[in-house]
Amino acid sequence: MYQDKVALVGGALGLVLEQIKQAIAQRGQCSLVLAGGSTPKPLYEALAQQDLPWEKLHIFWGDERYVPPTHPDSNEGMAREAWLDAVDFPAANIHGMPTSAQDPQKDASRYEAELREFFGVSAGEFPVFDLILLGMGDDGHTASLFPQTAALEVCDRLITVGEKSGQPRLTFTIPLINQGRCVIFMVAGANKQPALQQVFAETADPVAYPSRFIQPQGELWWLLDEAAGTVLKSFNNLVIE
Ligand SMILES: O=C1O[C@H](COP(=O)(O)O)[C@@H](O)[C@H](O)[C@H]1O
Repeated sequence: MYQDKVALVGGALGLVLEQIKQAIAQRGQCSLVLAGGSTPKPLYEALAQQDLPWEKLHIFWGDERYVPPTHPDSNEGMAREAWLDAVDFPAANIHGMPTSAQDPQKDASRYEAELREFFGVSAGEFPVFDLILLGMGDDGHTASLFPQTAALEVCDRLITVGEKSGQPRLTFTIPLINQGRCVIFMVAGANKQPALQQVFAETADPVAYPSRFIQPQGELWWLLDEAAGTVLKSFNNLVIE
């Protein structure tokens, strides 16, 4: 657990760099999935200061609001501004979720096809991303997998349409995230305490707290600041560092 958000971002940067370097050393490239929201923005700004072989990184998004990248709410727009447009990042390696069809289902299928082609996986198979960054909302949602929504039940696709307050969003499905080689949650702020308590409770309904569904076959890291994570100190079943 980190003292504050600055320390959390520093810890996340170290871990992300380690994972990127390992993926490149072992497989020649790194497939990295970005989260949206406010928490990871300083991490992206810090990544922009690094001397990395950008041509070996391929960037994807785990979820997207159904707006163009130029819109202030766009997750892609935020990452471009904080990182990708600030360095010499190859345009062909930036795999944003499409949002231009005026039909979220159609754009979800287009992104699914792009992922299948990139990884060379056919229908019924799930690709393995090297690194998936996630956040958690104060309602326990992650990516755009919101409580009590149909997106939580989708198991036969890579990408589906999520929904927040009647607004569509594109999102990775739970089985796609759970194939990840390494999944890192970044969670900061006291407003996340009640949801964290439910996510780490011995029993709770994952449909009410969707982050509980994330149990990847690879590594799982929860990086928390004190303001969020202090509530877990009394959990005897957790090892908190
Ligand atoms: O809406 C979203 O929220 C979550 C959490 O965001 P944060 O602002 O609390 O960090 C984020 O992970 C997700 O990608 C985003 O679309």
